[in-house]
Amino acid sequence: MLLGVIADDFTGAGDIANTIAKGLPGQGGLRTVQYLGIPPKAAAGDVEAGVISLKSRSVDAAIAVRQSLDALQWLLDQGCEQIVFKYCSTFDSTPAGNIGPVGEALAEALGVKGVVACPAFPEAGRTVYQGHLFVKDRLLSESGLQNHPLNPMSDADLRRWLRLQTNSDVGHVDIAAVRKGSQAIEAALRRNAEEERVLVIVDAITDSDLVAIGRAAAAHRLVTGGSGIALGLAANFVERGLARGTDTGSPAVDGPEAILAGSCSGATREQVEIHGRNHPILAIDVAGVMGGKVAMSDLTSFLLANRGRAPLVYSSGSPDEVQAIQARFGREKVAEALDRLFADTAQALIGAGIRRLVVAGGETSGAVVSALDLGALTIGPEIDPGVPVLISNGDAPVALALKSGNFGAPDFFSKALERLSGR
Ligand SMILES: Nc1ncnc2c1ncn2[C@@H]1O[C@H](COP(=O)(O)OP(=O)(O)O)[C@@H](O)[C@H]1O
Ligand SMILES: O=C(O)[C@@H](O)C(=O)COP(=O)(O)O
Repeated sequence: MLLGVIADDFTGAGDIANTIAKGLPGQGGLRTVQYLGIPPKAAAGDVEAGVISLKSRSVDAAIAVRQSLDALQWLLDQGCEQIVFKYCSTFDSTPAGNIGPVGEALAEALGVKGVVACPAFPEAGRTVYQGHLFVKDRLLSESGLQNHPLNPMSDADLRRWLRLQTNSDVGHVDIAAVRKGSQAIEAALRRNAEEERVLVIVDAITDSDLVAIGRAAAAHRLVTGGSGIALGLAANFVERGLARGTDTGSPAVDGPEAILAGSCSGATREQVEIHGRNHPILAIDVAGVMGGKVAMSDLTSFLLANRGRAPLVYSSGSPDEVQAIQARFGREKVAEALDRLFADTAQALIGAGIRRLVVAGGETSGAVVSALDLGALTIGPEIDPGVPVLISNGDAPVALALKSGNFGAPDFFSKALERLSGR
């Protein structure tokens, strides 16, 4: 294994696995496998990039650090030369962490400073300029992410936000330095390391900027960022002649289907609304869940009765609805109850023969896939930017699409079901 990734959620893991497996146009990427948690045994010999999916984005920082260090050890044991800490392209975190604490702990374990921190993902509209994160043409803090149910992003200045989370000062490499090319970026990172800064926000507006940053970090043992940061990293290995080329087969699974949506992002709510125009959808009464009136069987009976018609159940609510329910029952209690509900529902669905499962939301996907215990996943074709088809191994494979709340075209759900079955 050449490249190891520690991803702080499951949709994010698929996102970066997709980038590494694809590689640069015309060049190909690395043979990539996504693991659900830290694998209990060694990786297969032909895996060139291993992506460990953790559910560490919204847990206590101390737990996130412990899990990430355990993941690091496993990846180093597999022989990885370089480690990527993958977090969200919208820098999802709170003033208490977890990007800063995990980034610093990994850096300390690897004995490095002057580490790239760059969430840019231009294809999805995320760019970093003058240390500020933009989502399309809006500052992060005015993009809708200020209403996130778990980590409201109220400040677009990544240096200021990250400083709340770190022990050491946070550096910055601006776009002018990035545009001077890899050597200039490398020199700027080195200066930051000499000045004892562990994490360094690096501006990036285009894929070419990310490739230049990736090349500058070719010899770095640790890189942190969104999936975009991996654009140039796979290329470093390919160009050294170390990669054997990705598997070009497109795995697919045909069989009964279901869609679960737990994300409250604007993109997911629009996708749910559009899907509902031509398909059966069921809104989950969240207050009913909290009061014990809505149970897993309500969801499974609807989904199983509508097999073949792309049925969807969703908890996704507007910012006002989310705020009201959280004020009534508590943010964590609501998240825990919904996680449990989606996890139990997914388990029952797979038990009842569902073979194609689409999930919207990072935390929601983490809860679902942890409950399913599917082992390693093969990365299939890309459905929409950042969302690949994922196929489990074994005799009764399950095809999954784990969608970040904010990703995907308006018709994502029906398109995903088609791609899972190879159409
Ligand atoms: N109607 C709702 N009210 C309050 N919280 C909700 C509601 N629906 C979902 N949630 C919670 O919001 C969070 C959404 O996070 P996630 O699944 O990661 O989506 P995203 O990918 O958009 O971040 C989850 O913790 C989920 O349990
Ligand atoms: O980087 C991204 O935007 C995604 O890969 C990601 O991490 C998404 O997280 P969720 O929005 O919580 O699914």
